Amino acid sequence: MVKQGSESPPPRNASGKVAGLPIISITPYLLDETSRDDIRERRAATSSALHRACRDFGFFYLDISAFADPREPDELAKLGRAFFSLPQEEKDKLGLKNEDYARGYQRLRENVTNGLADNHEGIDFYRPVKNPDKSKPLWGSNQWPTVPGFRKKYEAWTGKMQMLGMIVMEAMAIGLGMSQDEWKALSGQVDNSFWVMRVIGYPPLPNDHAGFSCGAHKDYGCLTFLYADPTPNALQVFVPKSRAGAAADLTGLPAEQGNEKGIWITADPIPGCVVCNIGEMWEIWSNGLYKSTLHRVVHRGNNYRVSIPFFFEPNFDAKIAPLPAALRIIKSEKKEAHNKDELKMREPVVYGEFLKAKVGHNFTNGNGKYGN
Ligand SMILES: O=C(O)CCC(=O)C(=O)O
Ligand SMILES: [Fe+2]
Repeated sequence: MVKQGSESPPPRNASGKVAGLPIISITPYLLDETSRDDIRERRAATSSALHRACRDFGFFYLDISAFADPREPDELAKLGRAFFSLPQEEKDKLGLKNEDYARGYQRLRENVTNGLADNHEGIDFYRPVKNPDKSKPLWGSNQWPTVPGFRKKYEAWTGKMQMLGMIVMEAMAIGLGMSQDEWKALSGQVDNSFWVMRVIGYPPLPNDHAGFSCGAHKDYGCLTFLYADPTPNALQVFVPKSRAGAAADLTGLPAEQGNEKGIWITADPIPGCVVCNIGEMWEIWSNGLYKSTLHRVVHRGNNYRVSIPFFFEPNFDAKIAPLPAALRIIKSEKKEAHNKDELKMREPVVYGEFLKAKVGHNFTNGNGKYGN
């Protein structure tokens, strides 16, 4: 079921199905505060929809059609495709080992998730640092392809996505009931975001491949804004049975055989929207109220799929700890509870330290890029 204004037909994804995840428009936060009489109500509606979606799914579509011209990410996908279609030795010139083992190109199946090779290739860029030093983890320089226009267009996108990150964070702060002072403190943890941008290329997944196009994982950080080309049936989001309820169209989807019973729902692209999900830092800030959700990619179509996730992350040195606003909600909902465990505080982390530990596993035989 789609939470939309009743006047418009429900948006459809690339397979023509009505989308299963909520669709939330960020437009009210882009308009000038004095532009309309109902701006406060519209902003409040966006914020409460974000709050609901982060509690129920940890995933939603963010309608950014008033913020970015869809031709812009289309162009990025084209440039990404041009890079991936270069001869292997050209791409290998941007290999991770040239730099800090985080910034650069990764060959097909170089990434591992949960011990299995991912059937994709990719190139990662991080926030540029002052005084790069490639002998320090994450402190090297980005390696830009020489495909004409690539760097300029992608740098413009990183600027835009950082702005979007701050706007969505403010809307979420309001959804959590934060005071102005509380929002100010939180914004100081993300205003120098140590962002990551990936460009990923997915050839079709062979039937006999022991692994996925991208194995099941949670994102590390704060907010992911995913643009993907129109390929249907690739990205899947895990919804535990208990939460799937009546909120999603689950017909015909396979049951997941895991510890937690649930289903994988397909999150096909919707024009004008990015798929947005929250990472593990939001789980700590919200003390578990918001869910960072497992997702994976299974691309069995015939085409070469390109996706471009932008990870809006906290500042490198931000200390992430449960937010008083989230604790207020948890306490007010649990005031009848006698079980103090339900109020157990999440351990704080320094984002940069947490990230280093994650990236350290990426390309070894350990847990891999998205492992724990
Ligand atoms: O390609 C996709 O659709 C998702 C990629 C993803 O989840 C990631 O890179 O973290
Ligand atoms: Fe992800």
